[in-house]
Amino acid sequence: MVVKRSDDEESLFETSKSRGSFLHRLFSVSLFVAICFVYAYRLTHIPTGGENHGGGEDYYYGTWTWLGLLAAELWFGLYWVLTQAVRWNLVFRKTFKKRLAQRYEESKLPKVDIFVCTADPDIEPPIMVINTVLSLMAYDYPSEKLSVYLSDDAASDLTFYALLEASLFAKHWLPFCKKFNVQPTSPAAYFNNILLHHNHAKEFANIKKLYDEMKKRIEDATKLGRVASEERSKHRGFSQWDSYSSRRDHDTILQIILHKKEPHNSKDENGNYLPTLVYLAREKRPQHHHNFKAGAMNSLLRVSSVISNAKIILNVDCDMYSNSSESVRDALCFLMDEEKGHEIAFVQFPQTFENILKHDIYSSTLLSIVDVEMHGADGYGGPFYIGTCCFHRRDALSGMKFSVGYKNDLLKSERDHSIEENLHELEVKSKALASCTYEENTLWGKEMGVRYGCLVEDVMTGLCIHLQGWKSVYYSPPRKAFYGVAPTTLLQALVQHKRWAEGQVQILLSEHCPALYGHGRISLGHQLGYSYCNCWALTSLSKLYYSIIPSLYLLRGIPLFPKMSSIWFIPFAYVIVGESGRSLLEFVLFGSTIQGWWNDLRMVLYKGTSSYLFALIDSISKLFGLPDSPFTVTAKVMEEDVSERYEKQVMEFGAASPLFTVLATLALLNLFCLLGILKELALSEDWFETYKKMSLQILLCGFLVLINIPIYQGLFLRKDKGRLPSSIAIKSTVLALSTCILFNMLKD
Ligand SMILES: O=c1ccn([C@@H]2O[C@H](COP(=O)(O)OP(=O)(O)O[C@H]3O[C@H](CO)[C@@H](O)[C@H](O)[C@H]3O)[C@@H](O)[C@H]2O)c(=O)[nH]1
Ligand SMILES: [Mn+2]
Repeated sequence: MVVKRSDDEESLFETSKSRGSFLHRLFSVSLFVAICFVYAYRLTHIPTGGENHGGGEDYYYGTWTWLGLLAAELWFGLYWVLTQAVRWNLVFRKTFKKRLAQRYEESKLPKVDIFVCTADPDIEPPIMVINTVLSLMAYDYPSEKLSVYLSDDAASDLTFYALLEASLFAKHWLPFCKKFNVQPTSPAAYFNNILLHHNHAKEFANIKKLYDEMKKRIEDATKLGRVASEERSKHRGFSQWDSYSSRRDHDTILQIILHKKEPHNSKDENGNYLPTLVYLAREKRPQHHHNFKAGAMNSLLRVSSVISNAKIILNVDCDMYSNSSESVRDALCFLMDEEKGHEIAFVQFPQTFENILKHDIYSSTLLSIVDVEMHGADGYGGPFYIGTCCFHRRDALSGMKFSVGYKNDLLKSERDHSIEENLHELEVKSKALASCTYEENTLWGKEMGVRYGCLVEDVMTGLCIHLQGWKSVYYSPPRKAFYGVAPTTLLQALVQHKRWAEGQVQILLSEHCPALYGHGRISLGHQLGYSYCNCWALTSLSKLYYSIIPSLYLLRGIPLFPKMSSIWFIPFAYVIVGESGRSLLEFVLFGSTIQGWWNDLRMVLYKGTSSYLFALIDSISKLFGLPDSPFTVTAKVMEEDVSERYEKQVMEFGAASPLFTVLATLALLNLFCLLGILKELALSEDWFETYKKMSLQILLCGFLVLINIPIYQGLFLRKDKGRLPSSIAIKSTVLALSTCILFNMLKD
């Protein structure tokens, strides 16, 4: 489906366009025409008290309802145009790592600093974190050019302990990976997939034993909630916890665990240097806002500039282990390309998840974004930065503007800042850079580093980089580059989407709003692409309107859509069938299933009517001075019974969240309305006439009932802990029933 655009013998990468684009564009245009007919119908049929609308009182309600529908449809249409804009010009990339190897000696390759962020040992278990760290340390890349930094926003000695253990295990693991070309290089993932390796059974058994022992020590400590004093006495680093009072109140804790300057300690079992390894918990004080992950990233930027100062930075979340040891070289193919490399600020890899089941019940794959829209953004100047799985050019991330004369100096070896100092001096010097007060009266978080004040600090930062003239690249390699952990309960998924949508509104309202201020700085397509994400939360109102009003009007027998026999029926039908068909095709083409598509539809509805609604409410209350929403970290572990239900692809509710109250109320309301109209049809003499008059409305209501089946089950049929709590069942039944009754009473 992909057609080549340019094949330059010299280039380190190649870009091609999607071949299906002509058909897709044709289809988009036809759908757009149909949408215009829908508007025409709304405008020419505004109820004036005629036959269909009963006259009198209903006339008044009818007009407003009608205009409400028009408004919802106008908004849907506009938003749809944005979704098509990001599908207009898909671009795919390919790298030539052989050419890279032919052109540059290993010793010439640039250094790479790797930032891993963690924030809570309870929901981001240390053993998972160090598996990520080990996977990154084992990249197929000269070890002495790699430095891995772990930022721990919980300042947990458990995580620190796990990292110490990992540094010892690395001495065996890295040589093992190199010798046997191990993939993936995360030990947990590797041992999970391979039971016994016959070619090197003995070595395999040895290394697995070492890993299992380490794992047990770490998990025992984690269960216990503290590190045994015997272990503490083995490393001077633990003394830094002496002054620690709480997660939110402690000194900077910084430990260079592996470094060339301590040669006896920093080599693997074969005597080769290991990557530099650093633990950092930046200083935190209650009176200083820590800016969540963005704050952590900026501390890492400064600390690393003193210790290793690589010009390329890879940033990953603590759950995203490396699944392909070639990613660094892939990224270099873009960043070092002689012709275009100098304008590329970052290379974004897709965020993919390991724990996704066949039908992806919470639609965590984010298929449309990952497989389509990011390629679309790439076609306009570059993908958004999504916070993880991303290789940055330090210059750009630090705030430098792009200029035509910018020199790609990745080959020039960096001055080694750390030459003079011994390790201890280096630690002291870098510690000062991670203090709370360091950023006071500086441009950090405003024009330098990751930007503050936004719940999607990553997208905001990427946007600023684009606005400063840089490009970015989206690279989706055949072997997935990273694997992480996706939310495994509905509530987690909805809360995550609320955070994202709210962050996007912050961008919309900020001084960087792409729609308002992007003109002349980024391409029109890029403006539209960013605006599409910025508007997520705003889609909630029209989705709510559409899932309430038409169903309620069914109860009163008032049609809001054209009859089946009318010519106006056609554009409505075309929009519905066309758009569903398009999205179904997209899902199936990119490897999902029909049920996966259906689950995605459900999530689109649930996100739209709950997460986005709350995101909107919170964004508005912030305008009135209410406090900012926090960055709620997504859990990466689950209890056993939750995990069992997840494996069975049963939707997990469990909690009594207001998000669920909204969803359950909507689901019941539609159920009552559907039952109401079915009763009406059964009693009516000419049921088919009634049906034809209101077929679209009945279909819409029926669709909403069908898609909500998991909610009815959760409310009334299930007995397990993951069902909807009875408090929600009561609240939503009362709300839905009284709405129906009140609405019906208005008739008389
Ligand atoms: O105060 C904090 C909060 C979070 N994190 C880390 O940030 C990462 C992402 O947090 P997670 O809860 O997993 O959020 P997600 O919603 O999965 O994150 C996505 O969305 C975020 C906001 O857009 C981006 O920052 C992430 O990189 C991206 O994976 C994790 O490694 C956390 O440990 C911190 O370091 N400090
Ligand atoms: Mn995450």
